[in-house]
Amino acid sequence: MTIKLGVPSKGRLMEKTFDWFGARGIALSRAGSEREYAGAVDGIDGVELVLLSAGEIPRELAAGRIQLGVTGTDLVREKLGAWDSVVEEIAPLGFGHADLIIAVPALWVDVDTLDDLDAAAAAFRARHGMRLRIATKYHRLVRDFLREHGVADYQLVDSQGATEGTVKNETAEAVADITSTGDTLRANHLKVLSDGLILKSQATLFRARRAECSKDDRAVMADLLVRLKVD
Ligand SMILES: Nc1ncnc2c1ncn2[C@@H]1O[C@H](COP(=O)(O)OP(=O)(O)OP(=O)(O)O)[C@@H](O)[C@H]1O
Ligand SMILES: O=P(O)(O)OC[C@H]1O[C@H](OP(=O)(O)OP(=O)(O)O)[C@H](O)[C@@H]1O
Repeated sequence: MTIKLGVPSKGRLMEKTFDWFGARGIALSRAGSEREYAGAVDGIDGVELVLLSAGEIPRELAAGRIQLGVTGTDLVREKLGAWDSVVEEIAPLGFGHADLIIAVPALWVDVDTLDDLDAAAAAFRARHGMRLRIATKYHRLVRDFLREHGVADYQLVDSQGATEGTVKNETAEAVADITSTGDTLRANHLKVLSDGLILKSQATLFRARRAECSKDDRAVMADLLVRLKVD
């Protein structure tokens, strides 16, 4: 048996995760070509690297198909109900920082807060006969946040990418998405509500609480966590 470690299969998250483990003496690498999703681990026996979509790592941890996984805290909280009972946060990794926020058109000079958004949503419904649309891929987090803050008169529209473009394309009036530098929001003439921060996210190492582990696996896990200095 081996411990399975799930890591994002591409982009900045993959590279920075490889760097983070490498700095702690565990060399992770992609085996074969750029397009082959197989991985190799050097520096410790009994650990297998599984390259996965960042968005699928929460589900794989929850199912116990991987024992350890690196992904954003935003994706774990979005994809897993009662995430805390399913996975354990082992260590924040200090990169992949992004804020999940609610943004509206910069031209909406009267809308700066969630209360303003609530009033705008009521006015929008009265005027157009439909609820104001918020485009997002973070359905659970956005619904929970707006419920807690008393905003009810809206509908979510699903957007799995290029979410900031939905306002210009007239498929939504507002967006809830992650932002890092703010460049994408500015380029699409959107502004963040002053109290519209839903979550601060960063790449984090998670452990599955329910994964089956043999005695040997538990020894490998303990050794790995000591080597990573996160036990
Ligand atoms: N511009 C950014 N700066 C920093 N972190 C980001 C940025 N965009 C996304 N992230 C973070 O990276 C993680 C992966 O994001 P996302 O779901 O967009 O991945 P992806 O690249 O589309 O991968 P996949 O489609 O394979 O799941 C998330 O935790 C997210 O918060
Ligand atoms: O604040 P910024 O630094 O501009 O970054 C924010 C952008 O980065 C992410 O998009 P990504 O490039 O991952 O593509 P996506 O639209 O497919 O999610 C996110 O969805 C924003 O669009």
